[in-house]
Amino acid sequence: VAAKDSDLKISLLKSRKKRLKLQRSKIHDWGLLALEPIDAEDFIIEYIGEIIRTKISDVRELQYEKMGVGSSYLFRIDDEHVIDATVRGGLARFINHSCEPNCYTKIITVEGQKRVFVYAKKSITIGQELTYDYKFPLEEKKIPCLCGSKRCRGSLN
Ligand SMILES: Nc1ncnc2c1ncn2[C@@H]1O[C@H](CN(CC[C@H](N)C(=O)O)CC2CN(CCC(c3ccccc3)c3ccccc3)C2)[C@@H](O)[C@H]1O
Repeated sequence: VAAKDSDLKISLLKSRKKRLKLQRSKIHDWGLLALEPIDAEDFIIEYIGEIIRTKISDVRELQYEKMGVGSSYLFRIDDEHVIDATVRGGLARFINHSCEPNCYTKIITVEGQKRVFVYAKKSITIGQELTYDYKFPLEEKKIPCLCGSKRCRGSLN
C-alpha cells in the first residue's frame, strides 16, 4: 500500500510542475532559473535519466572524459546505481551546485525504482537560479566551486 500512496503523492506533485527556464548561469555555463515564485518544501522537478549500474557509469565517465566533455550528467542514487541524463535527460541535469543551495534532492523508491526529486529548501523568487548541494565525495583533483556563496567550501569535491 505504501508504494501506491507514494505513487499517488508523486503524481499529484507532478501535476504542479513549476515553470523553469534554461539560461546562461552566473555559476557555470547553463543553469535552471525559476519563472514563478516557489515556496519552501515545494516539489520542483524530477532528475530524469537512464538508471544504470555504477560499473557502467564508470566506463561512460571515462568515455565522456575522452570525448573532451567535462563531467557528464550523472547523478548517483546509491552504491549500485547512477542516473545518466547525458543522452536522454530532463532539465534537472542543468541544476548547478551551491554550498548554500535553495533546493535539495530526495531519493524516493516508487515501484521498486529509486527516483530523484528536487524540492525547494527555501522560498525561491522569479529569476533565481536553482541550486542544490551535489555532495560529491572528496577527491584529490579538486573542481573549484564558483557558487559565490559566503560559506562556499571552495570546491565541489
Ligand atoms: N558551483 C559550481 N562551481 C563550479 N562548477 C560547477 C558548479 N556547479 C556546477 N558546476 C559544473 O557543472 C557540472 C554539472 N553540470 C550542471 C550543468 C552545467 N552548468 C551545464 O551547463 O551543463 C552538468 C555537467 C556539465 N557537463 C557538460 C557536459 C556537456 C558538454 C561538454 C562539453 C561542451 C559542451 C557540453 C555534454 C554534452 C553532451 C554529452 C555529454 C556532455 C555535464 C559540474 O560537474 C561542474 O563542472
